[in-house]
Amino acid sequence: MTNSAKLNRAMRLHRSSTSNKQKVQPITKVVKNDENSVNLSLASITSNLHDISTPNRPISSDLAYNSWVVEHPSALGSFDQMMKAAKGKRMVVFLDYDGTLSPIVDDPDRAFMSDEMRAAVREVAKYFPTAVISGRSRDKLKGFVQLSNVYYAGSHGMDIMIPPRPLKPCDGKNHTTAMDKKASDVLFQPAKRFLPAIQEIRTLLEEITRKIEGARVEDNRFCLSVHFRKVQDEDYDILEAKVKSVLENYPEFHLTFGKKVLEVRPSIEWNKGHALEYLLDTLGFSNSSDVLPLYIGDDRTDEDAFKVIRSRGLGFPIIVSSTPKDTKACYSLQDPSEVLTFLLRIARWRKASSSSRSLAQIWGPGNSPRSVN
Ligand SMILES: O=P(O)(O)OC[C@H]1O[C@H](O[C@H]2O[C@H](CO)[C@@H](O)[C@H](O)[C@H]2O)[C@H](O)[C@@H](O)[C@@H]1O
Repeated sequence: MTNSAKLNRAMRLHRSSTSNKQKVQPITKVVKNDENSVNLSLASITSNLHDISTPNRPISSDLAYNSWVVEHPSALGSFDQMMKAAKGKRMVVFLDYDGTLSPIVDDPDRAFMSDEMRAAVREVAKYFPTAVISGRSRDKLKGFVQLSNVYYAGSHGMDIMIPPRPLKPCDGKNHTTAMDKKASDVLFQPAKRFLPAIQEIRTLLEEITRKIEGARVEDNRFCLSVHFRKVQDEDYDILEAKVKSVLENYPEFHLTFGKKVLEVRPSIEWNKGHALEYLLDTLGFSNSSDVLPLYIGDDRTDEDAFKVIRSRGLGFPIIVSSTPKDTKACYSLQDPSEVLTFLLRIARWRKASSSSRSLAQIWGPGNSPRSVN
């Protein structure tokens, strides 16, 4: 589609309604398509226009968003079609943490998940195998999520723990039970050999960040985050240069960029996409053509998981964003509050449709939880 056609379509959408943005049919069978984002230069075409009703919000941002959401329809607006496509399939749910289950906040130690969100994830995990995959250390992630009926993958998937038996759905009474206590939990930690170097790098990064106001280092066990959300703009370049200079002595590590964070990671071929595949495999969902992974995430590292779902040809890759973004996701949700609504809806949908099916049928043979506490 040409830019002017996209602009016209976006303007039509803008004029008609802002509450019902998506007008296209959802993509359920994912087709490989590298033309995955609208041309964001639309924003520059209209950058001087402003919406009369909301003077501070440029029309260009609404236009660009409306145009983008045509390509990445709202998962809430597309819910019925998505669930129609999921009927008879075994859906496996993957959730990112920061920016998806919890809102982005200044202090990484205070990125708490609301009780409502926790209840929604617990409910989802009663009906679907559910994993949370995060850049955080697995321990910190579990501390935030506090659920015993989900799988945890920390350090961008470099730290996965699978209990020996499939997880039981829980009714909330024992949701803080620590799965680590079981002796035979399976740990998958492909970057274990890097731990000593990671601790060395951590010490060096702490030294350099001490001199830059607002910067701080977070130890995520198999990777390190250097946060700069509270760093003055004029200090950022110095911080990045210093982090890069530390890494010059550690050629087995590289830097990636997230939301106001620099992430130091060991250079192994392992990311959230691999973690998704590993979890599907280990949980016994690898070879079935009726397995439908659903992944919700907001950041660049989640793109690896979106790509894997695309290459599988079946699944729901959903990005959390309220602004247009270059992404491999097919669907969108604007923010964690929409994620909450979506999770409650999938749980309710499965509850209604499972009354005539046993949980064994839903989870698959051998994966059936033995009882509901
Ligand atoms: O994979 P995720 O669960 O999305 O983790 C990615 C990073 O998330 C955290 O940082 C981000 O959220 C913070 C709290 O809202 C925010 O202050 C920070 O600016 C964001 O980048 C986490 O602290 C990082 O260690 C994760 O790598």
